[in-house]
Amino acid sequence: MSIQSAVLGFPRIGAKREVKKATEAYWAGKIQAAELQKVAKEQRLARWQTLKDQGVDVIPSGDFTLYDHVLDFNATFNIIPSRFAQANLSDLDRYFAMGRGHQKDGVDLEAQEMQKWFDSNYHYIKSEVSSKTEFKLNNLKPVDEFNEAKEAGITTRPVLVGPITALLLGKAGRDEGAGAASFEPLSLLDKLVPVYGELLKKLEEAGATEVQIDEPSLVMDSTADLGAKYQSTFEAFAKAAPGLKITLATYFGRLDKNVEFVAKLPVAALHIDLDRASEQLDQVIAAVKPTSLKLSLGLVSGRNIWKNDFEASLATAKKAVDALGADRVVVATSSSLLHTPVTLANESRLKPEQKDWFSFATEKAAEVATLAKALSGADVQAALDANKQSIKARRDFEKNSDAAVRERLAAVTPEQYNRKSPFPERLAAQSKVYKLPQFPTTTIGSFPQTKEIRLARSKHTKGELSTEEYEKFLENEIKHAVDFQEAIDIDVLVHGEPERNDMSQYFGEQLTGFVFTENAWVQSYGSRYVRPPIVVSDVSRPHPMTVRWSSYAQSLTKRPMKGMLTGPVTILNWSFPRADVSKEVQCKQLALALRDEVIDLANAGIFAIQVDEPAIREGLPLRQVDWDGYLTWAVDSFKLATAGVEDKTSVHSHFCYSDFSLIFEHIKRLDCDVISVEQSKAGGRDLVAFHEKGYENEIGPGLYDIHSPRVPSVEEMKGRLDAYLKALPAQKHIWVNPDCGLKTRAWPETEQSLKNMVEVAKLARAERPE
Ligand code: MET
Ligand SMILES: [Zn+2]
Repeated sequence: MSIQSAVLGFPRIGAKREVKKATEAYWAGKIQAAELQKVAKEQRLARWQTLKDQGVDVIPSGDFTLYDHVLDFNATFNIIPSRFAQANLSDLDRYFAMGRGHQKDGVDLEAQEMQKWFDSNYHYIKSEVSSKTEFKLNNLKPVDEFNEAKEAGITTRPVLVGPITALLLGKAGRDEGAGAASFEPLSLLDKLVPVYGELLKKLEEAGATEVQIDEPSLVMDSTADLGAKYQSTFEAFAKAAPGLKITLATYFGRLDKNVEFVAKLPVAALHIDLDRASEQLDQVIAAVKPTSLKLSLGLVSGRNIWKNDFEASLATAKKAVDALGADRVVVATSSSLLHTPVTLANESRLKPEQKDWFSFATEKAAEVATLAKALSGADVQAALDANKQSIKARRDFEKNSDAAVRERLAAVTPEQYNRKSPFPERLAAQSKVYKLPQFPTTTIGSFPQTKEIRLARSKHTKGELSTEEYEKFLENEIKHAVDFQEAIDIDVLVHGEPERNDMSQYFGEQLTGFVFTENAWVQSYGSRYVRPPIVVSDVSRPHPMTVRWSSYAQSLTKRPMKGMLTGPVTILNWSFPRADVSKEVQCKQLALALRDEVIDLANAGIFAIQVDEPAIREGLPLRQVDWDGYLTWAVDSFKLATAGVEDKTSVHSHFCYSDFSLIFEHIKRLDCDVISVEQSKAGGRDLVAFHEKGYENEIGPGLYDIHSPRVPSVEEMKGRLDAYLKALPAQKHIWVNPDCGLKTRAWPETEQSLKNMVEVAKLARAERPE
């Protein structure tokens, strides 16, 4: 009996970023729609061929997208808010307008909201549904792509977002009007199912024998009674397309008790993630054993870039084979590979021994195929031996990478997690150093990353600008930022971060333990891709990273300077972590490295040090029972990084994800002297938790949105500040700052907005004298 291999989805960008380039060229009006579609088709064919060449049996189709697969779902099922439906645009432009907005030829459409796809760094477009939503098949993209592959001689398994996940991830749109607050997207399920069934039937008619329906929301907590909904939905599907074998795919976590009803569904196979949740295997096997379900084992990670450990995977798979029989087991990637880069083949700068540690999407496809062959009894001994050697070499490297770092972490004492004195005493000490006015003004760190800055950086990287020239250039930028802040009377200054390419990469590049790639792009949203650093070994700080820039900035002014660092949790969450030690250990190693930097900054005379943790909230585990575990080490890491300074140093942090209500106790435990939070779009809503839980330390709720070039007026921001003050009646110390850093802005609007902001602080001081 031969065991099949399956890949759940593949990156969309193209090995040479063909899709990204063509899409952006289309947006810029440089190519026509037909040219974009041509590139897209070539890439779809290339992806299928790649998977076939790697020996994969079950190849996905329909997972390709020009922007986002959830947006594709909405376009197919006609989940199109009226403002887009009514616009006079081609289908393609309407599609892009829904994803990224549209401002051209008198049409002005705001994009739909974007949200993180589960706990990944990929953002999907949040569906806007309403009681007016009329589901119908607006296009047949899944069928068209199945046919396209078939014509090329490749039989695929179409991939569809499941109807329940699709609705659960959606929200009541503006079209719902006044009733939006109480509108439940899931209430539309009965209307969606028949149309979805029609699509399945069309796939069946086109010759598809299998389909993959993704329901990752099954790994999250839900209060709704989903069992009955799944049962009726999949019964309807079985009736609509009886010849289609459905694989119900779950990923990113464990099914927990949902497995009880999932195992009873009328589907052909269940896919589970054994990379993120290997602990669920026994429970799932027990649940499916009495049924006829096949079990698709997600063994090859769709979320990391490490070479699969064949020995471990085969042992896991054998457990399933022993329990269920070989004919009921499939070997697969844990999730879609869209969260991994396309291929290692394009990395020329990694050392061979480093390259040997990794597998990107293409290599992962080959791994799945090899595992399936091994389980089917084919002779793949050479591949297994080579894998064993690679894994051993990596383990040896990891084990030996830096004993001193491990010893240091093991020797950390409880006192090192806490500041010397409680907040009121620290505040008193800090006021002696600088007597700040009420409503002190500051910014979140970065100033505009202009074309000139990017050009100088790239010239320096290419060797066209000497380090000396580049540093001189950066000093000029810093001077410009400092002079400007003094001129408009900001109280606590920043140096502006011109030296940083990215807030986490910049630090990774200066720490030991990280590796960087040339082409390992991973989709963040639409055509935006990031190249996450990879943590490969123990992390330490060989030399100070930012002290030079902050000190230079401080030398230019008598006003207090705020040093600027990215926090340990954020650096880790925006990197590919190691798989051999826990994230907690990696985070604390980062924390110790940053602790040294914080202390060095303080010793260099920097008064305030901001350690940004915008990613702390997005790292929350998918199931609430796991939150405390994560937040405990995440908050401890932040504290370890920041608590090494004397009382007189003011520790700031910054968050741009609001909605802290559920994790407020942990935010409080950070014990920052000052926290700035993005708040202008939330209109102060998130401050309720600060008030209700009796928060005493200082807060800087953002006064204006930095994502748009719009200049907020004094009145507008004053109104916002007044609302914040109302929400925080007991709060003595409120800072005046924007929502976030200004790196994506240009100088003209930055100057005007900040001038207005300082004005607001002055008005507030006059109204509330000390
Ligand atoms: C995403 S949070 C960004 C904070 C950083 N200090 C900046 O100002 O850009
Ligand atoms: Zn921010």
